[in-house]
Amino acid sequence: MISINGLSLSVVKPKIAFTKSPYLVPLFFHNPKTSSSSPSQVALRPVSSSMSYDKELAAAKKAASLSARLCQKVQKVLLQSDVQSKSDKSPVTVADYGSQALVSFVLQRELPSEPFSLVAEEDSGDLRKDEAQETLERITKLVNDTLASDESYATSTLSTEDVLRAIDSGKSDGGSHGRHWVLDPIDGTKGFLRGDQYAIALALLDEGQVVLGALACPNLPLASIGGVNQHPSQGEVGCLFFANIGTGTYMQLLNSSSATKVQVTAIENPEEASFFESYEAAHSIHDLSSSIAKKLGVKAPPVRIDSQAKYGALSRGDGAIYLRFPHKGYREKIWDHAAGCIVVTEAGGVVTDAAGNPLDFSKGRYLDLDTGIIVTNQKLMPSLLKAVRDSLEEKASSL
Ligand SMILES: Nc1ncnc2c1ncn2[C@@H]1O[C@H](COP(=O)(O)O)[C@@H](O)[C@H]1OP(=O)(O)O
Ligand SMILES: [Mg+2]
Repeated sequence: MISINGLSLSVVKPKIAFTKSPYLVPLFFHNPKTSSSSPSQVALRPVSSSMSYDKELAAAKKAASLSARLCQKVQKVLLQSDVQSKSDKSPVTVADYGSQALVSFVLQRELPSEPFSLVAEEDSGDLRKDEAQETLERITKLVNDTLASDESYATSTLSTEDVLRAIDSGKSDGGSHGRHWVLDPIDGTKGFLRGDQYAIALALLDEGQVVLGALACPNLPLASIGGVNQHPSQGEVGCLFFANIGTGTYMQLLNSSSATKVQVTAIENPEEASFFESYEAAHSIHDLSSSIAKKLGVKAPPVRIDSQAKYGALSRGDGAIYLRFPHKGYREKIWDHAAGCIVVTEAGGVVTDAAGNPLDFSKGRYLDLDTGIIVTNQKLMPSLLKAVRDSLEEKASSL
């Protein structure tokens, strides 16, 4: 059961549905029970922070920026259609597929001599059905138009089959050995459909460790969103965060090449802190975050925004804390946190599960973690962990 625009929807099996907008296809659900993962008992071999991933980072930035361009184009058209009021299906846009195909193509083109493994959210199964031909052609056109807008790819044209293959290269299981790209082609689909925040989140795992991340947030303002829910002030919008292990986190406008180093907030007093959480109550238990914030002495109301844009905003000090407590039974996927995690940690922050353990990205497509995810700076983490523990105990004893 899912809820969109206040409507609860049961989705039994994926079907291609024809909606008013040419940019919409149904949302396909991943079943954690049928999807594979490759749990591993092998201890992680630390990756040396002196190892250079410069080439890979340049490719990741290029791929994420081009995908952001594709998503912006689709979002503009979506917002002009009346998709928001439709209640029959939970839609995913052609941008999810287009973004995944584009990132896959760009990475392979930019890094031709490296073995390619991609762990990503979408697969082409439904697009290969006869009734999806028109949708597939639209996705292919979107990808080609976006490539044509970049001079280095102006002569590249993908066929529908190339697009399907590029999407399907995201089927890797990842794991603790070798290098794997990790991609959420549109993180925060609900925010994307509402015209709010979303992100294209791309990271690289090496021997199970996140070594770089590029996080494109096309609707995130350059100015701070601390204290602002979703619709902040005017000004320049569209940020790209990127981090390379051992070298810090940087932010630039999506349409610029001049980057600034960013740092998480240095706040030590929780009373001065503000905290981020999911906009969607279905994604994170708001009551629990509110109890944690109260115990900590946080005075400001929660800042609710979609997607890993929260990690980006935190990495530049817009807020001090991010609390994420999905409802029972939800399994976190690695692509929902890998890029955000390195963006925050390289900016001096700490990302752990609710018990204080670092996130382990080496176990396959899913994170295997305790209860929730919390993010803050080094100074606030001990008191945050205590407040989380106390609130979880209270919650358990009230059941
Ligand atoms: N039931 C759920 N509980 C928690 N997270 C979910 C759930 N359904 C989808 N998500 C994922 O949560 C992330 C958004 O988090 P947030 O609520 O912080 O914006 C997205 O990755 C979204 O998937 P998707 O990438 O398909 O949008
Ligand atoms: Mg996601």
